[in-house]
Amino acid sequence: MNIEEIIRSVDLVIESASQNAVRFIVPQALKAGCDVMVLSVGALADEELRAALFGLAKEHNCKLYFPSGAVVGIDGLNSASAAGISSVTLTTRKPPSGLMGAPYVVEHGIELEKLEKETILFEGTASEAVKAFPANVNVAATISLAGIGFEQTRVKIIADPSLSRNVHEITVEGEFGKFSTRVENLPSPENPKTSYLAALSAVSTLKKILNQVQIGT
Ligand SMILES: NC(=O)C1=CN([C@@H]2O[C@H](COP(=O)(O)OP(=O)(O)OC[C@H]3O[C@@H](n4cnc5c(N)ncnc54)[C@H](O)[C@@H]3O)[C@@H](O)[C@H]2O)C=CC1
Ligand SMILES: O=C([O-])CC(=O)C(=O)O
Repeated sequence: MNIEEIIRSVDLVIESASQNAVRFIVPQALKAGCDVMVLSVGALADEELRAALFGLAKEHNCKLYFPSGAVVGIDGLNSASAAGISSVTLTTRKPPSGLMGAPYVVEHGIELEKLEKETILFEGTASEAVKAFPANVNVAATISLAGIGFEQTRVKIIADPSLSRNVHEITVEGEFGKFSTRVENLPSPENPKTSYLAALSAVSTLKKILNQVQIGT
């Protein structure tokens, strides 16, 4: 079946492909009246696309779901954002193999396989981070959407050859106080770039959509 046929036959589209797929498929799905779950959340750093998708969802009365993905703490961030938030930072540590092929790594000629110790590759805004590492820090986009936006959210990306897990730390400060979370994710067996928890968060979101009982924020 082609995409036009598929979206006429389903209630919910789950995007789990790439930022380009978000640009291509999500507008069509929303126009056809489908709800959509997006995993390649980094695409939403594009302000024009974000406004278009949010507008289409409203116009066609559809839901857009952004699962927590590979991080923990989106529940607290959602709650905290009901009042003022002053800072949100994400520090991501991955084994070098999990960062290979990222545009930032290629453009800067970073030889990841030669790293012998923990090395900071990038520090900047979430907006810059998701463009520089589109397949590695979608979590930065999810945090931005839940919190204070792509320009205010700060991101640090570290390659660490001693690691076998993808580690994400979030620190949030605001009128509620302060919290920090840290998760040590096992990578998906077939893809070291992606943590297993990201796939589980899509499963959990699907259950949340279907269940009568809702637990957590
Ligand atoms: N929200 C989050 O926390 C996380 C999000 N992700 C993102 O989720 C997405 C899926 O992750 P993985 O399964 O690990 O990626 P993957 O690269 O292993 O698999 C993606 C698959 O989608 C296909 N694909 C890409 N663009 C397509 C298109 N336009 N139409 C049809 N197929 C297309 C690819 O050929 C590939 O088979 C990626 O964009 C990844 O960056 C990954 C981890 C965490
Ligand atoms: O799976 C992870 O650890 C995070 C990730 O790749 C992403 O956010 O794109």
